[in-house]
Amino acid sequence: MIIKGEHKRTIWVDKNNSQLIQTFDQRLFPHEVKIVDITTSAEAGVAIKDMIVRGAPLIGAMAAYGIYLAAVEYKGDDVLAYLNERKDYLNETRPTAINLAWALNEQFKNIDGLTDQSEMIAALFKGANKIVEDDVETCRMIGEHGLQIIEEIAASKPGETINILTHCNAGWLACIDWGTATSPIYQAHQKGIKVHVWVDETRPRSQGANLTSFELNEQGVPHTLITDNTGGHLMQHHMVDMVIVGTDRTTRSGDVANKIGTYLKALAANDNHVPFYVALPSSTIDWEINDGVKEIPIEMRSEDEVKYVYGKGKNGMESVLICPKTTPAANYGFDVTPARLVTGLITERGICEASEEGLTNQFPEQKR
Ligand SMILES: CSC[C@H]1O[C@H](OP(=O)(O)O)[C@H](O)[C@@H]1O
Repeated sequence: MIIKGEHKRTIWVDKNNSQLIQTFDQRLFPHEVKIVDITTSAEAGVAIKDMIVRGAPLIGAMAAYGIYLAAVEYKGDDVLAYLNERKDYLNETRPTAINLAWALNEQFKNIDGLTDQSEMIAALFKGANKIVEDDVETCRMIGEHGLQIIEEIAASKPGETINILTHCNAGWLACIDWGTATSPIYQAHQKGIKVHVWVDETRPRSQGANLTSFELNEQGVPHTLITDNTGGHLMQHHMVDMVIVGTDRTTRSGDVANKIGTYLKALAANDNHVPFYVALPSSTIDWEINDGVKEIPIEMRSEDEVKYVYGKGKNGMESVLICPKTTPAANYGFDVTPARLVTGLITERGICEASEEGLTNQFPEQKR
């Protein structure tokens, strides 16, 4: 299904049935490509909560289709009440990525003032499709802007390989196409710039090992899988030219919530004077908050994700216990990197300082 060198979309509407949304079960990558049918708001919610789909932009797109399916499935006389209940349900599936709430708010704007259910269905379907198509172009633009940084580094070391470290998966599998952190990498690679990616495995769900290395392998981008604790050593030995990561929620002051472990990478990058960039669509900016450490909700997931390693064994996909069964585990899904550790933010509008001034100069409509 995923053809080497060609981007496929992570979510799509069945060609013959506009009420059938399809996506990949990302829990099975890189071992199996399984298409999952989503036909109800509950199935959309489960897909987000169980991480069949994950990644802030893709979570938002799934929620947008989820509320559309809610309008389709409802058989009663108060569809707006039902949609509000479904909005709360979908919002509660995962707390950190702001794209979930953003997409649902966009969808409710699309039905503002409508009373007829069929009109709501049409507006929500159109709105979900727009979120998907906009994300593709947004991520492509992020790549164009981020490419400039890679080109500048390439110019400073002519003929040499540019070594880029990334954490988790902020690739096209976290979005619709291109990805955020990977988009500049793909565009540099396609332009013939010699890039190599250090891929953090990203425990406990191993999105780096399972997804980023799968993507880069598919696209023929040179890469090396490393443990989450290796990056600092590589930076000390001048083996990393830049770090680029995605984000699930960035505050108006430039604090960045991203997969657990990102903050530690930023500290190591800062200590070794390695540029640390965050690539994000504006849909991931929470303009309502300033202090990320205090205000961004950090998802706590099952302790079993820490206690077990999930992968392909002799009998197919299986979980293997790596500690005493009675050992408790803490599974913080994200951490927050303070803006002071971020070299720059790469959005669809360009590269800016990780600060309120930097962001509101790029998005003047958000100035207070
Ligand atoms: C472009 S958003 C990618 C972002 O989402 C990932 O989290 P999860 O896989 O748990 O949804 C991770 O934080 C990535 O950086």
